[in-house]
Amino acid sequence: MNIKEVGIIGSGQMGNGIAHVCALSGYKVVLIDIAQDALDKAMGVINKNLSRQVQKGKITQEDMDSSLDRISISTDSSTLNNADLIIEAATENFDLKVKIFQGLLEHIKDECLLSTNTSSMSITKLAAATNRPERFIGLHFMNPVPVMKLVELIPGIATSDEMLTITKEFAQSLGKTVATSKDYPAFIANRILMPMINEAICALYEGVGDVESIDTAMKLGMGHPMGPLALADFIGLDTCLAIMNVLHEGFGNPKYSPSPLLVKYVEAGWYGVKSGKGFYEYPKK
Ligand SMILES: CC(=O)CC(=O)SCCNC(=O)CCNC(=O)[C@H](O)C(C)(C)COP(=O)(O)OP(=O)(O)OC[C@H]1O[C@@H](n2cnc3c(N)ncnc32)[C@H](O)[C@@H]1OP(=O)(O)O
Ligand SMILES: NC(=O)C1=CN([C@@H]2O[C@H](COP(=O)(O)OP(=O)(O)OC[C@H]3O[C@@H](n4cnc5c(N)ncnc54)[C@H](OP(=O)(O)O)[C@@H]3O)[C@@H](O)[C@H]2O)C=CC1
Repeated sequence: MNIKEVGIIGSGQMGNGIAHVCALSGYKVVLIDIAQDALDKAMGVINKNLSRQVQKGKITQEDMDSSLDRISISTDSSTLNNADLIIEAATENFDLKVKIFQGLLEHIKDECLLSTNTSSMSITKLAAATNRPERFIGLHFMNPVPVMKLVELIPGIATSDEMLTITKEFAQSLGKTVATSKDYPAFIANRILMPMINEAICALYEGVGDVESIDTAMKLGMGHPMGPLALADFIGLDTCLAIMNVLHEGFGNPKYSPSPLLVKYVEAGWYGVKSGKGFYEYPKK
C-alpha cells in the first residue's frame, strides 16, 4: 500500500507533532479536532517548531512552506475520506477513542489503515471496535515528536504481518527507529517510565524530598534530560494517571497504584504544562 495522505485525529501536543513530522516527510496531512481553537493553536505550534528548525539550519524555508501547505485542518471527520492511514491521537480515554473510530468508519476508504497513538490501552480491544482489526495497529510516537527518535509499534492479536511491515516502513520514512512491543498494558516504554514517574510522585507525597530535590537527583544523578516531575508535567498529569490506571487494572498488581497525590492534582485540573500548573507553574505566554 502506498501511503500518501495521513489523517490525524486530535491536535494536542502529540497530534500537532505527528502532523509536523508527516508533512515534513512529504505526506499530505488532514488534522482533525473537535474545537477550531485547538486546531488554530496546533498550527501556531507547528509553525513555531518548523521556524526553529529553519533558524537552526536543519531545514530550509522552502521545506517549511511546503510542509505547511501539505497540512489542512478541519473539525469535520468526513474530510478524512481520502486518507490512506489514520493516526488517532486524541485524549487517553478508551470510550472516547472507540467513539472516534466508530464515527470514522462511514467516512473513510475501505482500504484505509487505522492506528492509534495510545500510550497504554489494549490495541486488540480498540481494533475489535472497528471493522478492520487486521489493519489496525498501535503507532506510538514519543514527545516531543519532532525530536524523539522512537516509535513503538504494537500489533494487536488480529493485526496482519503486512500491516506491521507497512507501518514499520512508514515510521522509518519519518526518520524514526521502531521498537516492537507485544500488546500488554502500557507496552514497553511506559511500562518502565511511568512507574518511575509515579514513584517520584510517591516520594514527594511522603515528603522524602521536595520537587526540586527529586528532579535534581534524577537529572544530575542519573543523567536524565528532565527530572521525573518536570517530565510528568510535560507529558500531562491526566495522561500519566490514565496510564497508571491501565497498568493497575491490567495487571491487578498494587505496585502500579497511582499515587494519591497524582490523583489529587488531576482532580484539581492541575495537568502540568498544558493547564499552566502541575508540579511547577507555567505562566501563560
Ligand atoms: C507518555 C508517553 O506515552 C510516551 C512519551 O512520550 S514519554 C516522554 C518521552 N520524552 C522525554 O523523555 C523527553 C525528555 N526530555 C528531553 O529529551 C529534552 O529535555 C527535550 C528534548 C524535551 C528538550 O531538550 P533541551 O536540551 O532541554 O532543550 P532545547 O535545547 O531547547 O531542545 C533540544 C532540541 O529539541 C528541540 N525541541 C525542544 N522542545 C521541542 C518541542 N516541544 N517540539 C519540537 N522540538 C523541540 C529543540 O529545538 C532542540 O533541537 P536541536 O537539537 O535540533 O537544536
Ligand atoms: N503527552 C505525551 O507525552 C504522550 C501522549 N501520548 C498519547 O497521545 C494521545 C494524545 O495525547 P496528548 O496530545 O498529550 O493530549 P492533549 O490533551 O495534548 O491533546 C488531546 C487532543 O485531543 C482532542 N480531542 C478530544 N476529543 C476529541 C475528539 N472526539 N475528536 C478529536 N479530537 C479530540 C483534545 O481536545 P480538547 O482539549 O478540546 O479536549 C485535544 O486537543 C493520548 O492517547 C496520549 O496517551 C503518546 C505519547 C506521548
